Amino acid sequence: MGPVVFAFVLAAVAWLLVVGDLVRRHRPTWHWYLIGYPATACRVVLTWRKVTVLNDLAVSRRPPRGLLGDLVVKGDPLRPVAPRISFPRANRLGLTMTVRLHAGQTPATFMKSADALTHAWKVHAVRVTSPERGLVLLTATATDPLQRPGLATAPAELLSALIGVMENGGAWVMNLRLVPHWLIAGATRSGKSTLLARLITELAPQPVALVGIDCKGGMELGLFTGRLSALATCRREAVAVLTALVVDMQERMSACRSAGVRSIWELPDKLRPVPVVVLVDEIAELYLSDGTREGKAEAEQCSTLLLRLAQLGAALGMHLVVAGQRVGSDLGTGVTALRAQLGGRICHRVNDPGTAEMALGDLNKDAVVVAQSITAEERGVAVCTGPDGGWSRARSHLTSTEEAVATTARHVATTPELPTLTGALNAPEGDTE
Ligand SMILES: Nc1ncnc2c1ncn2[C@@H]1O[C@H](COP(=O)(O)OP(=O)(O)OP(=O)(O)O)[C@@H](O)[C@H]1O
Repeated sequence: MGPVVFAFVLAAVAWLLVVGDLVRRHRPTWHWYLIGYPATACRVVLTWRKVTVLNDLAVSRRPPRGLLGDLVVKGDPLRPVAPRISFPRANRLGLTMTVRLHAGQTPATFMKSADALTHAWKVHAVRVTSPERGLVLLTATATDPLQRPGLATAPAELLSALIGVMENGGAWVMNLRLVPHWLIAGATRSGKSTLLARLITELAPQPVALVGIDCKGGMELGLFTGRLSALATCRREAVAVLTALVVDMQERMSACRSAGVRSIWELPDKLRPVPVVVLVDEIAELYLSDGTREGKAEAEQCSTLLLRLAQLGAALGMHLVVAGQRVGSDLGTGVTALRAQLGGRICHRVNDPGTAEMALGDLNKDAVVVAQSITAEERGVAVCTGPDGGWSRARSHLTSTEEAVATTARHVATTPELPTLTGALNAPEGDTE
């Protein structure tokens, strides 16, 4: 009888393992709710006290003292008391817990310990936020949701583009009305051009003028020429286009002044000029000088013109989206000044810590560390900032070149003409000075 029972138990275990594996592969959400969540929740509850003590998240209770005649009688030795944590609540991607802070504690200490919590609970990542004074929300994601990102949806809005999916499963949206200018950093083959193609695909159907500056000879943005109101493929052309845009910006300024309004969005529909999005692929090409006098002068002109557009453009419907492999201060002081104006940041995998620091360091140090941990296999994965000042890992939808070209081709007829740009690229050399 014994061997039969043993064989039966073995068969049952093997069957459970096979079924468990099948469920994990084909129904990861069910697997998470049935097996992953109970195991992780137990781990959280059982390790909480130890983790808090080891990471200085617990406070020590004063031992009770008493007087016995003239003698002070000490009680028990110092006892660390862990902050109270709620029972882990499951969601589709992981679990959340609320922690009630002890008096004197701040969320910053918990943020520093996020890595230790990740390892202790064997999850992909733990994010620490503070939704309310005195409370900390720990959000643990079980596996990397960006490995197999689903499709997100977002309402269609003018100057808003659905780029991809964020780590929490929400839509990754670049809304230029909320954040007017963006910096996209990333090493070669990290996903910058794919992201720009996605942005162009999303903006192409909208009544928006797209202007391209691609000093890599127009290799990337040249694919969308039909839908671009202008395309500069070298620095001389970039100076011409940027100069024309600054002239257009000044005209918009005087239109607003005459109408007594502070932005083009307050102008009546009939008078409102079309919004312009300037896309720059490889910013370094505009700033690096070949040492010649003309080269230096052009680089300085580009720097000044871009800065003017960034400083004054937001209210006048002029938006900048600037991409580059390196955005270090070695490109000149103009880059640092420009960066300060580019409120939206997207940082893909980078080759040097300086670029991650430049892209995200002035906003959030934790985001810099996360951006540096993006691997070469994680193409299209980036750390992006949100309109609320927070940040998240995200992945762009993979938009193939054919798809992007086909979409833009469908909207060529709606490409707005910008009067100041017409002829700017054909003007004889020297007219832009
Ligand atoms: N979101 C994504 N998901 C999956 N693969 C992606 C994604 N984004 C980009 N890739 C892949 O990564 C590769 C490089 O992408 P891309 O050309 O956009 O990089 P890049 O940063 O612009 O490089 P370079 O600076 O050399 O132009 C492409 O083959 C593309 O298919």
